[in-house]
Amino acid sequence: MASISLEKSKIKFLLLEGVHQSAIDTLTAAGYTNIEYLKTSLPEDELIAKLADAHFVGIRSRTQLTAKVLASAPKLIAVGCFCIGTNQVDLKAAEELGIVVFNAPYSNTRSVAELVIAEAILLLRGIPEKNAVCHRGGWMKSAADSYEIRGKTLGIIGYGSIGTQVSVLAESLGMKVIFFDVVTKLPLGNASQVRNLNELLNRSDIVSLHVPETAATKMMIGPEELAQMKDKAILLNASRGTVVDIEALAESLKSGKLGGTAIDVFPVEPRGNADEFQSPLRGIDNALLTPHIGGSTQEAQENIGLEVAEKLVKYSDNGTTITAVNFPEVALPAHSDVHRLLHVHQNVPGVMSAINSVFSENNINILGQYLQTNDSVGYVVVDIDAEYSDVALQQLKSIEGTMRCRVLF
Ligand SMILES: NC(=O)C1=CN([C@@H]2O[C@H](COP(=O)(O)OP(=O)(O)OC[C@H]3O[C@@H](n4cnc5c(N)ncnc54)[C@H](O)[C@@H]3O)[C@@H](O)[C@H]2O)C=CC1
Ligand SMILES: O=C(O)CCC(=O)C(=O)O
Repeated sequence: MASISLEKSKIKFLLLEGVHQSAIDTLTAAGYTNIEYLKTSLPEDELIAKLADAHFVGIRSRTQLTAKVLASAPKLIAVGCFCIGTNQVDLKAAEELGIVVFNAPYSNTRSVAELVIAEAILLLRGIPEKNAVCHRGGWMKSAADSYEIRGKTLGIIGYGSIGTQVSVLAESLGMKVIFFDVVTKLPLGNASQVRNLNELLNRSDIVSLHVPETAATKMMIGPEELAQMKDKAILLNASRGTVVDIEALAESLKSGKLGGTAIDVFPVEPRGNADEFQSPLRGIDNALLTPHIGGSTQEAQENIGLEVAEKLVKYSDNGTTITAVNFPEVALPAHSDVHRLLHVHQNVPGVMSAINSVFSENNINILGQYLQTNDSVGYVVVDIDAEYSDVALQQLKSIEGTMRCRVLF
């Protein structure tokens, strides 16, 4: 008798960090009811324990899926990042373990862009400071150091999905936009690309960071870069906490070099709302601090819940990996009366020929075969007209280079 895929009720989803209800609704509507839901992220040991029997895990930006954590999750087949950033997942380790990673690359970009524009307006008017003074019973009615954003220069670092939206919104409010990106980008509207970071820092009244966390962006803004900024300029960071040297930023604000800052992301963030937030920026009135909520709007979260849950369902239901961030992308057609097998293997010569030999030796007729590869992984889906026999399955699993092999239906 053939080995078949698990019943849906036995496929476990672990959803962390309070992902939106729309994710749960999407999974249950697709027949997946074995869902464990937590509002926070988990420390490593608890995460490993929870992942022991999970097939899918859904996270946001806080959960650290390191190589060690992934290697300790024997049943895990896919990760859903209910956000844009995927730096919290060791993508290479996941790929090597045959674990597919999905995210929602566009659904919260508008929310971040709106927040950034609002922060620019508030900081140019000194509102965070005036607000803090009012709360302490003071009254700071003054036009000193208060400016309109119209006519000011906004410097965007990282001109991708979010950076370009910020650019368009800023121009519609009358700002001049310049940007720095490692890739040559088509400027939108009247924006223009500058040649290097220092030029952007020298010319901007407001600098806004929209780069991913990578080795190159770590501590991209440190004491030297802050010194390059105009006096009284403003720094906005809604990208990742590791991009800015937060101690140096605190010094620049205290010394009066910078006019203000808005920071949404921090090098160390609390695991959940019950934990204390610690930062050298606490207590500095012209530092507008937000708890990593750039993408936290109802619109964005609902869309992200739907989008990522749908990707997990499609992968579980028929093996589709379209838009996966670490895996060859295979789009699979609707099926009827077929039995489908997924085979993930090292992309080395001979594996596909060994797979096809198993089919011919067992006299199995292939109805459809869908193959995609990247530098290191091959992902092939094979449809046949009869159930997979245990013998054929064992042979397929024992092919050298096999990372994962399972029958879907
Ligand atoms: N605060 C929040 O809640 C949110 C934060 N984010 C963060 O924002 C980041 C950016 O998001 P998207 O715009 O969607 O990403 P994206 O990938 O569309 O754009 C990133 C841009 O940065 C550029 N870039 C990469 N390395 C660079 C470097 N060293 N110097 C200059 N430019 C560089 C890229 O070429 C690209 O144009 C995400 O990776 C995530 O970390 C995203 C969503 C919500
Ligand atoms: O909403 C979140 O938890 C994380 C948002 C974010 O930083 C992202 O989408 O990359």
